[in-house]
Amino acid sequence: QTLLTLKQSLSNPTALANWDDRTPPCNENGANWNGVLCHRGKIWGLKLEDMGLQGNIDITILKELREMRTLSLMRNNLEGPMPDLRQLGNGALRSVYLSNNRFSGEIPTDAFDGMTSLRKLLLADNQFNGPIPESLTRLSRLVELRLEGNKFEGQIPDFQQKDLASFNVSNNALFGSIPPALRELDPSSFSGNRDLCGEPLGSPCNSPTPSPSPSPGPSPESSPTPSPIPLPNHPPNPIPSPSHDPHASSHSPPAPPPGNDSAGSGSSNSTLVIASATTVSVVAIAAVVAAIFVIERKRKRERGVSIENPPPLPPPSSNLQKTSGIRESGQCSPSSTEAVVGGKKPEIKLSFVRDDVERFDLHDLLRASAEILGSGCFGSSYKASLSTGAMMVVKRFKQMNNVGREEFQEHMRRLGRLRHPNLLPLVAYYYRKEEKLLVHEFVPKRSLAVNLHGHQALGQPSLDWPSRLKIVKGVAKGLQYLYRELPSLIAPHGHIKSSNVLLNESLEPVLADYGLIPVMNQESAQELMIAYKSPEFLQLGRITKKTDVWSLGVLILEIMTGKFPANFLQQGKKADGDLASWVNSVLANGDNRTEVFDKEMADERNSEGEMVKLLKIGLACCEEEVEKRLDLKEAVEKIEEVKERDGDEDFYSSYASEADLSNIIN
Ligand SMILES: Nc1ncnc2c1ncn2[C@@H]1O[C@H](COP(=O)(O)OP(=O)(O)OP(=O)(O)O)[C@@H](O)[C@H]1O
Repeated sequence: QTLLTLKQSLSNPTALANWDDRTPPCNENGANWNGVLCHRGKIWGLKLEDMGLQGNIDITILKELREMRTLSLMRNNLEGPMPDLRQLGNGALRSVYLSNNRFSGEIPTDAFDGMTSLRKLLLADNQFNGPIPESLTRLSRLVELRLEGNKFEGQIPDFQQKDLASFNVSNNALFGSIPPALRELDPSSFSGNRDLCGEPLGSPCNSPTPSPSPSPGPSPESSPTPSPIPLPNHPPNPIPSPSHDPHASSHSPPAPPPGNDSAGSGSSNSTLVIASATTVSVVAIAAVVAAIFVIERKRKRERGVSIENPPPLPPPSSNLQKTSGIRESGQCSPSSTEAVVGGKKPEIKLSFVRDDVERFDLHDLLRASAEILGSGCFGSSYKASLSTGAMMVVKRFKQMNNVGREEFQEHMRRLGRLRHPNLLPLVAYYYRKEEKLLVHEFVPKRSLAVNLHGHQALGQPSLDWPSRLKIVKGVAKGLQYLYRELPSLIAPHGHIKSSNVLLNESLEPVLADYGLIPVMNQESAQELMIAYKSPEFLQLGRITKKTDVWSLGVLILEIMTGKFPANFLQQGKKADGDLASWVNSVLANGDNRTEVFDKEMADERNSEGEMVKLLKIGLACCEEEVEKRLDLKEAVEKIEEVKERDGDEDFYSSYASEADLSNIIN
C-alpha cells in the first residue's frame, strides 16, 4: 500500500505499471514489481532508475518500509527540495542515489544527522544550492559522496572520514581552501568551482580566504576568478571524454604504474583526461570535418564541379529517394541499400547494410550537432545527433587503403548481416580509397573502459560485481556468435579491449570493432589490432583461434582487478610483466587473495568464491602456451557456470547493489 501511494504521488509512473494490488511486490525468490528489491519477502530497497519519473516525490510515504536500506531514483525528472531521508528505513539507510534529477534548493545543515549507517550518497547533477550541509561531516561510515554538477556555494566543510574514498564536488560554486583530509584526492574532484585553492589543485591559498557571502554569493559565471584548473569551458557536467579511455592509443596520457590502487589510477586518468579533453576534441573535430570536406571536394572534382560552383539542385521531389539494391558502383546488390538525399548539396551516399534504420547521408551527419567521442588507433569517432532524433557514431578508418572496393563492400555486407544482442550492428559505411567511414548507433552508457576507469568523472557509481559478471557473460556470448558466424576468420573479433565493449542502458555489453582484420592494411593489423596481444602474437606475429581467447582473458582480469592491462604490457614482452602474472602472484599468496579485486567493486563477502572462479577462468584464457590455453567454447561454458553469489542461483544487478544487501543480512 505504501508503494501504491508513492506511485499515485508521481505524475507519470508508466514504468511502474506492474505495481498494482493484485500481486504483492515481493515473492519468495525476489520481486514481482519493477524496481523493487526484495529479500526473503521483504522490501530492502527501491531502484527506480531511468524511469522518466516526474513530480515532487514525497519520500516520507516510504517510512513504513522499515527494512529499506537502499534507495535509488537516479536519472529521472524529480523535483522539489531535498527529501527528508532521516525518516526512512528505520534510520538505517545505507545508500541513497538521487543524481541526475531536478532537485533544488538549500539542504538543511542537519539534514543527515543521525543517519549513522549511510555509506553512499549521490546527489550529483541536480540544482541544489547553498552550503554543503555540515551534517555530512558527521557521517562516520561515509565512503562515497558525489555532489558535483550542482550550485553548492561557500567553503567545503571539514570532512575527516578516513574511508571517504570517492568524493566529488566539481562544478559547483565553492571557494576557499580544501580541507586537509581531502588533499590526497584527485584534482578533478574539485575542478570547475569558483575559487577553491590549496592541494590537490596546486594553487596556493596565499590571499585571505574569501569569506562566504551572507546570502547566496555571486554565481560562478559572474565570478571574474578563473578556475584553479584550466578546464575547457568549465563544463557543467564533465563530458566523459574519449581520453578517459586508457586505450586511446598514442593520445593517451601515460598510464599509472602497475600495482597502483585502481581507484587512484582511475581518477588520475580522469583528471588528465578532462584537462586534455578540449585539445583532443578540437583536433579530432577538425580532422573529421576536414576528412569529410576533402571527400566532398574530391567527389565534386570528379564530376567536374568546383566547390564555388555547385551542381544544379536536384528536383524538389527528390528530397528523400530510396534506391534499394544499388551500390555506388552502380551494380546490384541484394543486401545493401543506399539513401540518395537531394537538397541544396550534392548527395554523398552512404551504403546502408540495414533496412530498419531511417536513411541519412553525410550531409545530415555534418549538419547534425556532433560530439567527439575519441581518437583511437585508427582515427576519430564522433557522435552525431540527427534531426530525426537518432544518434549515430561515425568512425573514420585510415588504415584500410589496400583493400579494393568490391572486397570491402563484400566484407561490410557480411558484417552487416550479423545480428546478436551482444554485437554493435553496423548501420552504414562509406568507401573511398584513402579512407573509410563506418556508421553505428550510439550506445548510451559508453564503453566499459570509461565505466571501469573513468566512472568518477562520469558522476556514476562504480560497476558492482553482478554488473561485471553480466558484462563478462555478454561478451562471451557475443564472441561465441562471432566464432560461429565468421568461421573463416582466425581471430573473428580481432580487437577485444575494454573500449570496444560498449554498455547499453541495462549494462548489457555490445562488442564493437569486430571482424575488421581482413580489411585492414597488414602492417596496421599487426601493430594496432588485437590490443591485448598474446605472447605468440607479440613474439612471432602468429594469430591463432586462441588469440581472441587471450584478449578475453585479459579483459576479464581488467574487469575484476580494475587495472589497465596497458600498464603491464608496457613493461615489454616479458611473460612475468603482464597483468595475468601479477594476478597469479597475488592469488598464490593465499591470505591476501582478495587484494586482487578492484576496490571499487565494494564489499562482496558472499560472492568471493564465484569471483575467484571467474578470475581463474581469466587466467586460464591467459595461459601463455597456446595448447594449454582454453579454447573459446571451453571458456564460454565455464563463464556460463559462474554465479553471482556463492551457492546461489541468481541475484540482483544494480547500483543498489548486493553490497547493500549483504549489509542488512550481516
Ligand atoms: N557506438 C558507440 N557508442 C558509444 N561510444 C562509442 C561508440 N563507438 C565508439 N565509442 C567510444 O568512443 C571512443 C572512441 O572510439 P574509437 O573506436 O574511435 O577508439 P578506441 O576504441 O579507443 O580505439 P580503436 O581505434 O583502437 O578501436 C571510445 O571510448 C569508444 O568506446
